[in-house]
Amino acid sequence: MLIIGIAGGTGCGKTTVVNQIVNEIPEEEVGVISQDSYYNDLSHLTYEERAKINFDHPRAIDFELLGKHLKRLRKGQPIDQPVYSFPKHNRTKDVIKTHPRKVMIVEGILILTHPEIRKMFDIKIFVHADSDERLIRRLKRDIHERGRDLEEVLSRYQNTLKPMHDQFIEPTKEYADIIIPNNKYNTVAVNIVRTIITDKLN
Ligand SMILES: Nc1ncnc2c1ncn2[C@@H]1O[C@H](COP(=O)(O)OP(=O)(O)O)[C@@H](O)[C@H]1O
Ligand SMILES: Nc1ccn([C@@H]2O[C@H](COP(=O)(O)O)[C@@H](O)[C@H]2O)c(=O)n1
Repeated sequence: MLIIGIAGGTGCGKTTVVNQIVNEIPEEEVGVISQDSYYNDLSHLTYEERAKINFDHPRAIDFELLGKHLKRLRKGQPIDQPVYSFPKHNRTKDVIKTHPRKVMIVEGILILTHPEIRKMFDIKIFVHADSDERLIRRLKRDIHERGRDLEEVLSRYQNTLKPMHDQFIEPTKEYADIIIPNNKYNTVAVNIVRTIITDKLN
């Protein structure tokens, strides 16, 4: 199994890049795991308490469960990937049965911050977009798709997102084998990564 880690700040386009890569590969060959599925279970907190959590700090992620799941997949065993609800700021009760594939892609802002998880990736990719571009994308996406408003996105950006990005996420660029510039759609880079994957599959 080839495990590819794709990191980068919020709004840089990780999910979009992953979709562009996997859309042209047969479903049974490649699987995707999102770090968002591994936000800590916060069911013991009220909605108001959950809304105040710093979701951009490595502490917000259940890396232990993510590590266990990656080990199971490597052994050829399926996992129950949790499903996350952004509007609720919590995991739902649903899971997605995820079967091992020849290629597994793990994507998320913080996946390269954790040394043990980092070691599990055969290829590490960092998607880069400038912070103003990322903020614009995040605003539009979170208002349209994640049940947020302008005030919520901007205050989270100033209070936690930007400082955490500078402290934890941007420095992980140094671990990347490949950096994808993504201020504009980058089909050349996407094709290169897809070629690496199809080589592995053949
Ligand atoms: N290269 C790009 N140019 C313009 N918009 C983009 C680009 N890549 C992604 N987007 C848009 O930006 C938003 C955030 O992208 P997404 O892939 O969800 O980022 P991430 O997973 O890194 O947070 C989405 O609405 C997406 O359609
Ligand atoms: N309840 C939550 C949990 C996380 N976030 C934000 O999501 C961002 C990471 O996801 P991307 O798809 O953008 O990579 C991260 O920056 C968190 O601030 C949230 O808003 N609410």
